[in-house]
Amino acid sequence: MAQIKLSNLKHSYYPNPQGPEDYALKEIDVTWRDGGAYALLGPSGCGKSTLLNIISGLLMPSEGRILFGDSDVTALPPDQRNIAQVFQFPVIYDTMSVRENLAFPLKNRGAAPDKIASRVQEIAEMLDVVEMLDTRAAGLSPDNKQKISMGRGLVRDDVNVVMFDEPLTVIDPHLKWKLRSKLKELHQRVQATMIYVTHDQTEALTFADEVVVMQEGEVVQIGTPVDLFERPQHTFVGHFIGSPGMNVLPCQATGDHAMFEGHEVALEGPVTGDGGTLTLGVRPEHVAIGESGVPAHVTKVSDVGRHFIVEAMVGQTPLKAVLDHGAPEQGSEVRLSFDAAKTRVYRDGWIATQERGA
Ligand SMILES: Nc1ncnc2c1ncn2[C@@H]1O[C@H](COP(=O)(O)OP(=O)(O)OP(=O)(O)O)[C@@H](O)[C@H]1O
Repeated sequence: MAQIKLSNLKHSYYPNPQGPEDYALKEIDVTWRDGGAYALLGPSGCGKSTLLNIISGLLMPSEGRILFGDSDVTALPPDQRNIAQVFQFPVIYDTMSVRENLAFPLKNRGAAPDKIASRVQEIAEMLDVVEMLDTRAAGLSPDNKQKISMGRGLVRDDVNVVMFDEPLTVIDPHLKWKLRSKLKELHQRVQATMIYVTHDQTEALTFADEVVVMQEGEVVQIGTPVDLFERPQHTFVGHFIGSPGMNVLPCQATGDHAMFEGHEVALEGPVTGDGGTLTLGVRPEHVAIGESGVPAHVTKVSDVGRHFIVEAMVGQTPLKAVLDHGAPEQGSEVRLSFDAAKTRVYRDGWIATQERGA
């Protein structure tokens, strides 16, 4: 296993890129700790596959370096990078048994038969597939085939990194949550560096110790699931993570307060910088209904089981609140207050308030 460092990586699919818009990856600088569980999260087209292909060696970056520990692997082909990959669709040999499939990566590397037998048994136990070991892979369900594919990715204990590319795509929705938590458990037991690529926030937040959020070829935030929820560094993170996402509202700001639809709103701390377009960011969970605050007209109330989602208009601007109880009537006039410690201003999308005391 190894620490992975991506240093000043840039990639363009064009031979003569003219500007930032010609780059699939704009400038990536990240270090992944040895043994950590990471997710690369972002919408389709943000550059996740490009980055994965650069790490695995299928693609040579236009600029920058990839280091595994102290070795620069930028120029090495995939077979010399010592990586295990699990893809969207199962990669297994139908004619072999489950046992032979799991043993294959070890056998290929010339591991001793007793080591192969014990490691295959160990991985099969972790994945709950012991009873299938002597079944031919051809007869397995797609879910089980993908489980075996994962097992093949995890069976070697000498790889630099295990990379998962949207591995739950073929899994039945009702089994997804099971495998999501299984993968987390596997990481804790296997202790390998793992990178999990997905556009699904639940998968990323369940699996990873740290999530790398990407948008249009850029990393917009790297943080724990709590960091991403509690203090989004960019409105994209606020909106992409959470359900519903963060309210992003037009505003002006001075000192430590903002003006929103003609009402003063207290912020977490003083506004920094100047110029650009300002927006106010507050998560629906941090909007309350009470006696005082910004007047609003309730347009919709949805009971989603664990809480209510209240949609309201403040002047011309729609926003959402999440309430555990005490939901107002649709059509009623209410007052909304924002939790000041969780209310921030963003300048051109990037956070522009200082945390009090920071
Ligand atoms: N071979 C290619 N030639 C030219 N442009 C490409 C090529 N592959 C990807 N791109 C472009 O690079 C950008 C990033 O694509 P990439 O496939 O890395 O994103 P992604 O986040 O993995 O999306 P998805 O989840 O849909 O695969 C996109 O704008 C895409 O159109």
